[in-house]
Amino acid sequence: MDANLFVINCGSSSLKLAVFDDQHRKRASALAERLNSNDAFARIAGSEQPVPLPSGASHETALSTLIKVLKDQRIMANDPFAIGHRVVHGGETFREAALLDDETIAAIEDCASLAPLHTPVNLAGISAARRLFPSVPQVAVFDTAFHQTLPPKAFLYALPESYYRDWAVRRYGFHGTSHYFMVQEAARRLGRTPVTTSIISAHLGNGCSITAIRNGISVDTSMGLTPLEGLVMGTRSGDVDPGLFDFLAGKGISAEELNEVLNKQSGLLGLSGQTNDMRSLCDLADRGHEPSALAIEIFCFRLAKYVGAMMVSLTSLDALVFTGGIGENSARVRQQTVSHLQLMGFQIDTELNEAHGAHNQGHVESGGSRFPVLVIPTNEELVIAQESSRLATNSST
Ligand SMILES: Nc1ncnc2c1ncn2[C@@H]1O[C@H](COP(=O)(O)OP(=O)(O)O)[C@@H](O)[C@H]1O
Ligand SMILES: CC(=O)OP(=O)(O)O
Ligand SMILES: [Mg+2]
Repeated sequence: MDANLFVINCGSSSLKLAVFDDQHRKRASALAERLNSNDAFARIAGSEQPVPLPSGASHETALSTLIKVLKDQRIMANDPFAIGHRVVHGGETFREAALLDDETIAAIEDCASLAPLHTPVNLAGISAARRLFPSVPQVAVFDTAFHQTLPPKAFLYALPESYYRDWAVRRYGFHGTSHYFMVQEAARRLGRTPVTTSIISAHLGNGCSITAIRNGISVDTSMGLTPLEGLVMGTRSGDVDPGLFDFLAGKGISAEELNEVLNKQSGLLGLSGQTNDMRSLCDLADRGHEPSALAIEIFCFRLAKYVGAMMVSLTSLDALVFTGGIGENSARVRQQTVSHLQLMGFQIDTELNEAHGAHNQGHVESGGSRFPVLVIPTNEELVIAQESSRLATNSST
């Protein structure tokens, strides 16, 4: 089989690989999950057999292992004509996707401190792929690019204005590739065009963010300077009172330690004391583990508050959309979240929700709901493939 284009999506705890043909049809995909933990595992889509990974496997180990399996199985017989990488933070340097060379890589490294969980794994994926395929053009597609349309009232913090002027301290927003795909796909399902479609898009993976999209354009989003602001996430706190820094400094906790705690030991993991994985958390809650049930409750309550906040930027709403590993798979999270939104007129149909909208084009709202509620599987890889193909083709002409 011709392997035309190869996409690498390094998330904070997962690595997704996809092989596309020149018509942007996905030919194969592979997934590694729970990376850097004791139960790291990988599999090729459509195969029952897991791909063995060593305990604690890193993104780099997962990538080279999966490429070897894809080559051995001749799923990737030929070198791809382009490789697209998801890169989380492009700062203000990258307003759109970019071809990777030493200069762009150095510029991405400059943004690394703003996305400490992500940029190092993104760069690890890039250097491993450049080593494996030195003559193939490689492209970075940024999570931040779609949010470059945020108006100043949404992207500026109420800080001294010199912070923005001198240091580009502002809200950037993330998961832009996924939110962009949501509005394309929601428009298609609703029989509309993206430029006339307004949605609230909730991307709930290990990292979680919500975006208000007005007529196809991002106008507000929950993540900020870094992917730490906003919703409760797997290991990230989301919003906290900035007064916490001074309070904890008084207790001897340094800024560096607190940053580590807020990014890696908080969120669902911190609240439950058990796990950052929503699937495991739901199992624990079902077995009567109260801190896990409370963690899910706090997650859904914060999310519902943000749905309300996103309404402020819209003049009409065509759908509330759930996506990401949790948004696509957890009926419980969707139900608990929407239960807080009754005053705004959102209502969910229990049966459709349990079926994840599978038999209803993703619709899970009930007949009496003021707005559609959709479950749409995200496809960041497809958007990355389209962008990479465009840039690689332009570079060779
Ligand atoms: N069936 C399920 N029920 C509840 N949560 C699920 C289910 N399947 C996956 N998830 C959750 O999705 C999250 C991972 O989402 P994903 O989008 O793959 O992560 P990443 O941000 O690392 O790409 C985890 O919390 C996982 O438990
Ligand atoms: C930006 C971000 O949080 O990404 P992920 O969901 O992959 O962790
Ligand atoms: Mg993700």
